[in-house]
Amino acid sequence: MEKVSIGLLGFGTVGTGVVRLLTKERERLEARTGCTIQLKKVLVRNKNRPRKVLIDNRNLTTNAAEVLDDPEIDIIIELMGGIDEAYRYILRALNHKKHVITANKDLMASYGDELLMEAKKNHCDLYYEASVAGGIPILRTLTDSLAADRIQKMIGIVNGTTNYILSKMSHEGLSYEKALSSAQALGFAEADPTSDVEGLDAARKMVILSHLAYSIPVKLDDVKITGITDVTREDIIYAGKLGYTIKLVGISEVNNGAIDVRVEPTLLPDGHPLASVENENNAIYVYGTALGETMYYGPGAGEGPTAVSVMSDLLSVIRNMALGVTGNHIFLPKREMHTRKESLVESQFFVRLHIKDEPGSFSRLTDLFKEQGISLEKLYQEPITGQDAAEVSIVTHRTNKVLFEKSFEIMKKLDVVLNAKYFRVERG
Ligand SMILES: NC(=O)C1=CN([C@@H]2O[C@H](COP(=O)(O)OP(=O)(O)OC[C@H]3O[C@@H](n4cnc5c(N)ncnc54)[C@H](OP(=O)(O)O)[C@@H]3O)[C@@H](O)[C@H]2O)C=CC1
Ligand SMILES: N[C@@H](CC=O)C(=O)O
Ligand code: NA
Repeated sequence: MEKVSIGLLGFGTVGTGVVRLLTKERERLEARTGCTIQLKKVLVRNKNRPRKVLIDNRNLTTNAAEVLDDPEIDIIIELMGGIDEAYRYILRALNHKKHVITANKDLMASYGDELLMEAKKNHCDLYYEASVAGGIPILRTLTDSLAADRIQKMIGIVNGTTNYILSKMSHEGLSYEKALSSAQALGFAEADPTSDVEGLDAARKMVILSHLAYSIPVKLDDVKITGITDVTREDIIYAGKLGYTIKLVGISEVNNGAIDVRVEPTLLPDGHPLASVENENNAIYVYGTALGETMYYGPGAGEGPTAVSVMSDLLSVIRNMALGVTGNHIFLPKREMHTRKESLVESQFFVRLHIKDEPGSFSRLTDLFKEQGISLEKLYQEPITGQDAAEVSIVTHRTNKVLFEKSFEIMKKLDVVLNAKYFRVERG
C-alpha cells in the first residue's frame, strides 16, 4: 500500500486539529504507516469562511457526493456533528467500502450498533474513539485493555464544557453565562450547547461507555438526565463549606441484575479523585471485578486532544488495511437487563434551603427528617444579612431515594421553608 486517500467531512474545531496534526506530523505519521497520507477532499457548509489552517482551496467542497462517491478515497473522517446527515453520509461511505472514523457521539449513542453492523457487512472499519472524553483513549481501554475483566461501575466526568463552566464558576467567580461563552470560544461546546448544559452530551457518552463495558443495549431514554442549568454559584459555595465540589457526573452501574445509568450534578467529597478534575478535563473511574479501581484522566474536549484520538483511529485503520483485517469489529452477545427501579436507589443527599430566621425553624427541619427516618451527617446554618432568613445546608446519611424525595416534598411545604433544592452526593 503506497498511498491512502482521506475525505474529511467538516472543518471546524476538530477538523482543524486533524489537518494541523496531519500537516505538522506528516513525516512521522507516514514513517509509521509506511504510506503517503493524502487529504483529498474536505466537505464544509461555507467555502468562504476564513479557516485557521491553510489548505488548498481546491480541496474544499460543499458537495458531499464529491467526497463520498470518489472511488479514490479510502477513508472518511466525519467531523460535522448532527445526526441525520452524518448518518446518511456514513452509511453511504460504508456502502462504497470506505472505512469511517467519527467523533460523533450523538450518532454513535443512537445508531452505533446499526452502523457497526453495516461496517462489518462491508468489511470496513468504523472507529469512534474521539466520541467519548475527547483525547482520553477510553474506548480502546474498555475494548482492549480491560476486556478480560467484568466491569461493575463507571463514574465519569465526560463533558468538558460543563466541567469548564463549573470550574470557572467555582474558582474564578465567573457567571454561568460568561463561563459558557468562554467554553464556546475555546471550541469545547457543541454547535448547540444545550446538549452540553442539559446533560444530553454526557448521557450519550455514558450510553456508549455502557455498551462497551457491559454489552448491555442501554438506550438514551433509559438514562436519567439532569444538567447544570440550575446550579448556582451559591450552591457551589455552600457545598464547598461542607467539604464538597459540584460536578456534572455520569454514573453507570450494574447491580443485582439491573442497570442504572444517570447524569446529574453531584457533590463529590473534596478528597474524591474526580473532585480535582478541572476545566475541560475529563476522567472516568472504572470499577473492575478483578482489577479493582482505575481512573483515566485527560483533556475531554478541544482541537488538539480530540484530533489526537481521531488520528490514532486513522493509524489503526491504515494498519488494518495493510494487514488486510478491516471490518473485524467484535460483537459480543447482548445481555438484556432491566433498568434499576428508582425505589431501589440509595444515596446521600445535599439539601440547600432558605428558612425563616425565627425560633424553632431549624428544629422543624430536623424533626421532619427524624420522623421520616432519615439521619443527617452534616449541617450548616448562617443568617442571610439584611433578611429575616437563614441559609441552611444539610447532608443526609445514605437513604432510599424515593423516601428522601417524599420527605423533601413535605419539607418544601413547611411554612418556615422559603425555598429548597437538593443534589445527590457521591461517596468518597
Ligand atoms: N469540539 C470538541 O471539543 C469535540 C467535538 N466532538 C465532536 O466532533 C464533531 C465536530 O465538532 P466540532 O469540530 O466542534 O464542530 P464545529 O461546529 O466546529 O465544525 C463543524 C464542521 O462541519 C461542517 N458542517 C456542519 N454541518 C455540515 C453539513 N450539513 N454539510 C457540510 N458541512 C457541515 C462545518 O462547516 P463550516 O465550517 O463551513 O461551517 C464545520 O466545518 C461533533 O460530532 C462533535 O460532537 C467530539 C469531541 C470533542
Ligand atoms: N461538547 C463536548 C465536546 C467533546 O465531546 C464537551 O464539552 O465535552
Ligand atoms: Na476518547
